[in-house]
Amino acid sequence: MKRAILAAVAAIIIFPLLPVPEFWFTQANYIGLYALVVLGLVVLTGIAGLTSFGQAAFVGLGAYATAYLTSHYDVSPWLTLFAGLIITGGSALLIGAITLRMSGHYLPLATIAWSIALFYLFGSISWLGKYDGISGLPAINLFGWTLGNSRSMYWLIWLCVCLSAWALLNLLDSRPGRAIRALKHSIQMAESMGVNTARTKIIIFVIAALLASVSGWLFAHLQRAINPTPFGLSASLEYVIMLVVGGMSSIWGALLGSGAVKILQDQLQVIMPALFGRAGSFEGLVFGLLLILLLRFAPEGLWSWIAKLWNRPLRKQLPSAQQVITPLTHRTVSQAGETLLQVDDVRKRFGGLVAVDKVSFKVAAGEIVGLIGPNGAGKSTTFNLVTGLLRASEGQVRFKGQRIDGLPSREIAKLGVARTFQHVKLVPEMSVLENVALGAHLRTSAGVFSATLRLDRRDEAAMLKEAAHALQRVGLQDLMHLEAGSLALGQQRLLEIARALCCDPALLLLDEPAAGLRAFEKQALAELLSSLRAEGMGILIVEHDMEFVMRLTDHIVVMVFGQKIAEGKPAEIQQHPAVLEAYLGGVE
Ligand SMILES: Nc1ncnc2c1ncn2[C@@H]1O[C@H](COP(=O)(O)OP(=O)(O)OP(=O)(O)O)[C@@H](O)[C@H]1O
Repeated sequence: MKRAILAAVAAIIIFPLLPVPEFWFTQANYIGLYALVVLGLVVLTGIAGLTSFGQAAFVGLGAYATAYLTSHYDVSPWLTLFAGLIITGGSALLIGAITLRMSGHYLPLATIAWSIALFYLFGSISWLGKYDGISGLPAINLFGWTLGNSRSMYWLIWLCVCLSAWALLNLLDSRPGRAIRALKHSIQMAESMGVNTARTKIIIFVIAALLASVSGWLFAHLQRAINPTPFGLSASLEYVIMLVVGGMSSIWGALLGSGAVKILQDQLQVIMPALFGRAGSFEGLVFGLLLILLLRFAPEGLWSWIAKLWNRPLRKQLPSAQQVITPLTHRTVSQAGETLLQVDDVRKRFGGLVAVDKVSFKVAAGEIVGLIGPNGAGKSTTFNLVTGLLRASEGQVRFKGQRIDGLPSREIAKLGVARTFQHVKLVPEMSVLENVALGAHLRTSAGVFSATLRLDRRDEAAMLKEAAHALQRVGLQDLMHLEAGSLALGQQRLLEIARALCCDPALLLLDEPAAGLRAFEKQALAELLSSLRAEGMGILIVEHDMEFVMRLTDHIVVMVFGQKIAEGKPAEIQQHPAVLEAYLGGVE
């Protein structure tokens, strides 16, 4: 990665030293301006899965802020840069707060509406020059050097691109970066790991808008005149096209996509009229066809081809044995026998269906409780009620005496409750190690600012060390640098257990942990859970493998059709007439 960054920076520095005509400087500048916007989209759309068709409007805010203030009030462009960032950041915060809670198609539609509205606003305000815009903008002055032409602006534009790409690469390789990458795959999982997903979404929406604003500022002072046309919906769509062409989830793809689309569009404008003798007839059509072909043969964008050649390993530098790392703090272990979880008369209705019907049970520290029952009995629903993914219709859930029903899952995680999922939820393209490190999200506080500036390395090293330790406990230490999505299902379940252990829980909830494991892996899992019990952890386990449950658990709760029909020690449950009739009878 470091070599790729050096090569890119070297190419950017060498380019202007070559005897290239002025036209190519203009091209390079526009590619840089587009790349700034697309970089934001990579994080927002490609990585976090939040589609925005409104980025050009943010470019417009940055451009209009500087155009108006510099041309009307003679303010320095360096001050207007910050004015633009404040206006854009404020707008993004407001729009993000309103729209980012929307799911499905609502968010893209809302951003389209925003894009169209702002375009007409720019075009209808008289002090912004209506559709004629604002002209006569000053050139940017940098330490006495006037950036008055394409050649001089090249340096500033590409400095901004390099700094932004570096900051985003840093961000993605950090605690908040892992939270961002989790958003696209499972909000529920991210929340269960303690991530405030609503806040994270707004933060990246604002970051993407700020990058667009910087692009607008540079654009305005490159052109020295602006009008609403480059900030309309079609420009927003072009940014999305660049994103898709380059590769949705790659920082490098943003640069490649911006370059490829800009050069292709310009070349088609030269080649097509030369071939067909008329300008403006076939360029769009051919561009569209090429785009369709690209999507057919490189659905993950052009960068995916290069990445395959390069075969980038996911290996992360782990702290060496000699390196002194302040370990993450652990919570105080509960006294064995202390009640951790208390579920009282909990009921959950889904419309007319009562999935959990007045169920009560307890889990103490140093105890493994099995929650068993046939398919559809309400076990996973009970898990979701305990961990805050669902709200109980009636009843109470307490953790260490404190009511937790009604709390969001990230607050419950903070108290010391960690879980795995019946249907594995992980970030498949992220390494096994980083997936597990996501579990330690609440144990450090490194934020976006420190991550982008690389000030979080101590915390990061401690998190990775903790994650490596958790992987060792579940026996996946040799696979830590693989993509999580490449693991077998059983191994993915073990990964989820390691991730939950990384939360440093007092209570661990495991939903079918042994499913997909081979006999010797089940044996190793049973040993791990026994040792966690000996350390004072409380464990609630849903499992269909009766031999595993009977051998491991101290206490069993049996549910059928949402109701608790029995509870007791494994030996009692095996003899319980209601259980034999309703459940185990069929199995034995
Ligand atoms: N979000 C939901 N909306 C409507 N019904 C639901 C929802 N979640 C679960 N159910 C229903 O609630 C009942 C209990 O489901 P649940 O998944 O809790 O059972 P389970 O005991 O975990 O089953 P399994 O062992 O098959 O996972 C089922 O009838 C299920 O269809």
